[in-house]
Amino acid sequence: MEVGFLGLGIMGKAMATNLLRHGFRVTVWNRTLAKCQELAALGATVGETPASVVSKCRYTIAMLSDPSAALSVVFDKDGVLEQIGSGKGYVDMSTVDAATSTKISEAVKQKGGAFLEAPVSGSKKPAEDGQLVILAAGDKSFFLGEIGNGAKMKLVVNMVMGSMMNSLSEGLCLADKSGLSPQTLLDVLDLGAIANPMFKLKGPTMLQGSYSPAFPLKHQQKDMRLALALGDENAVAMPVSAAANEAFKKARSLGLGDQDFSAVYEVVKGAGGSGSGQP
Ligand SMILES: NC(=O)C1=CN([C@@H]2O[C@H](COP(=O)(O)OP(=O)(O)OC[C@H]3O[C@@H](n4cnc5c(N)ncnc54)[C@H](OP(=O)(O)O)[C@@H]3O)[C@@H](O)[C@H]2O)C=CC1
Ligand SMILES: O=CC(=O)O
Repeated sequence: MEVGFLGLGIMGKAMATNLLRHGFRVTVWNRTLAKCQELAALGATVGETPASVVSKCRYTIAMLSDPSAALSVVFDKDGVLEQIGSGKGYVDMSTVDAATSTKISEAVKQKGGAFLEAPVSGSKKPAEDGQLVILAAGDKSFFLGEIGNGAKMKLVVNMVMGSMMNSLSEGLCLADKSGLSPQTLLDVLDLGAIANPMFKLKGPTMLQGSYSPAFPLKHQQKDMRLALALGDENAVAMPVSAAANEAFKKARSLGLGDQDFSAVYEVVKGAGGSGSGQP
C-alpha cells in the first residue's frame, strides 16, 4: 500500500523511515524539499506538493510543527484539500489544538475523505524505535471519542511534561546550590515513587549541558501555550503550568527554541544562551 507522509522534521523523518522499514511504499513531501533526499535514498518517492502526495496515496499522514503549519498544508494552494476525497484518509499526527483539528476534520469530511487526529506521546528515540503512544480520535476510532479529544489529551499530557521538566530543573539547581550532588539527586529520584523515563533520559544530558534536540523547546512552548488556552476556555486555574510556560518563553527569547526542551534548565540556572529566539 502506498502511504503519503507530509513533514520530515525530527519526528516525521523517523516515522516515515519506519514505514519504509516495514514494507510500505511511501511518498514523502517536505516544505524544504531537500530534506526528502534522505528518505528517497531509503526507497521513498518524493512528491512535489501535498496535493500530489494525496492524489497518489490512499492514506496520507502529516507530522508538522504547529497549528499554522497543519492548516497551511491542508488549505493552501496545492494543499491536501485539493485531492482528498472519497476512499482517501488523512491522519494528522502533529500536536495542535482542538479547534485546528476540528477545522481540518470538517474540511476533509466535506470533500468525502476520512480524517483521524492522532498526536503522539514520545520523542525522537521512540519514533525511531516504533514505540510512540498514539492518541487517536475520529472516524472508526474507539479511543478518545470525538475529533478534538486527541488534541486535548495530547496538550494535557505535554502540559504536565513541561511542568515536570521545570520542576526537575529547579531540583537540580537546588541540589547543586545547597551542596548536594545533582547526579545523586537523579539516582535518588530514580529509586522512588516519582521515577519516570523522562527524568532518567534527560537528567544526565542536562547535567552535561547537552541539548541536542529530540523535542524542540519551541514546540514544548507551543504546547504549553495551547494547553493554557484550553485552561482559559474551561476556567481551570493552572498557576504551575503558567509559570513553566514563562520559563520556556524566556528560553526562546534567549535563542534556545531549536534546542531540546530540557534546555529550559539553562534559564532556571540563570545562564541562558544567545540568538534570535524565533520559532
Ligand atoms: N520531537 C518530539 O519529541 C515530539 C514532537 N511532537 C510534535 O510533532 C510535531 C513535529 O515535531 P518535530 O518533528 O519535532 O518538529 P521539527 O521542527 O523537527 O519539524 C517540523 C516540520 O514541520 C514543517 N513545517 C513547519 N512549518 C511549516 C509550514 N508552514 N508549512 C509546511 N511545513 C511546515 C517543517 O518543514 P521544514 O523542514 O521545511 O522546516 C518540518 O517538516 C510538532 O507538532 C511537535 O509538537 C510530538 C511528540 C514528540
Ligand atoms: O510531544 C512531545 C513528547 O515528548 O511527547
